[in-house]
Amino acid sequence: MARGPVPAVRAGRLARSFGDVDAVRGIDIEVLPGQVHALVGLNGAGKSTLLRLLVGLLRPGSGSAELFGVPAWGAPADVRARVGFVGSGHAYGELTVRENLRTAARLHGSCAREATARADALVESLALGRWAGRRVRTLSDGNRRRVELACALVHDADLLVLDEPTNALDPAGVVEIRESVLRRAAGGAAVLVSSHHLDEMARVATTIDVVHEGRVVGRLPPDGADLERQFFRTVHAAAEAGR
Ligand SMILES: Nc1ncnc2c1ncn2[C@@H]1O[C@H](COP(=O)(O)OP(=O)(O)OP(=O)(O)O)[C@@H](O)[C@H]1O
Repeated sequence: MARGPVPAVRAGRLARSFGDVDAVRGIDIEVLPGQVHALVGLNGAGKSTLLRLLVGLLRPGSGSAELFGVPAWGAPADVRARVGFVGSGHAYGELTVRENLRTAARLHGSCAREATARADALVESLALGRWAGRRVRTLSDGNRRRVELACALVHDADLLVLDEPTNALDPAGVVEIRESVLRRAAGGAAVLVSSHHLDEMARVATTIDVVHEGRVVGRLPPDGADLERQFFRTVHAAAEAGR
């Protein structure tokens, strides 16, 4: 029997609680190479928890979370090296922008010369030139976000997992990230992204899932009109059904 490509990321009935808070309550998800899969939902819906489970930063309470076919929790270094993750606060504040980028590239296997070249290219494409020699802790929120994104993009990851990547970015930054995501996906990377920006997700995503109270409760058509109305209709229907 012919087998399809191995999903970059897959969850099966994945669940995780914190005390009496059921943050993720049985989610199935699969992202293949070349797909851009978006998660949208209200504050506290469970998006960040799901992403952290999927990249192996949190242990599942039950169900499965896999990266490239192996369990995400405790995944070997060579599997983790294929993932670029942006959560919150992943850059080193005491290092400069350029040092952060070089370090990220080195940690993902680049030699010194290649790491410098990759860092220079990202400084250019994310318009970080003015800040390249500054310590990251001295940057504005938006520029710190750019550095975190650049660190995730510096090593040609096969899977990008981006938690609200455009938060704090100016309109130019939003466009730069959109173009980077589309370029990486066209090159075969899988992308899983959470966001509150429905229109932005419609521009980049192949699939948009709505997360509500720890579950995937619906899917929005990426090319559909009036996404906001469809989003709220989906969330309200889920809330009614859960009463
Ligand atoms: N470490 C933790 N300890 C206790 N509760 C947590 C923890 N992390 C998340 N939660 C809870 O789990 C639920 C889901 O939170 P999560 O951060 O995953 O939501 P989110 O959809 O990413 O929200 P937002 O859009 O506001 O970032 C929330 O009720 C949150 O308070």
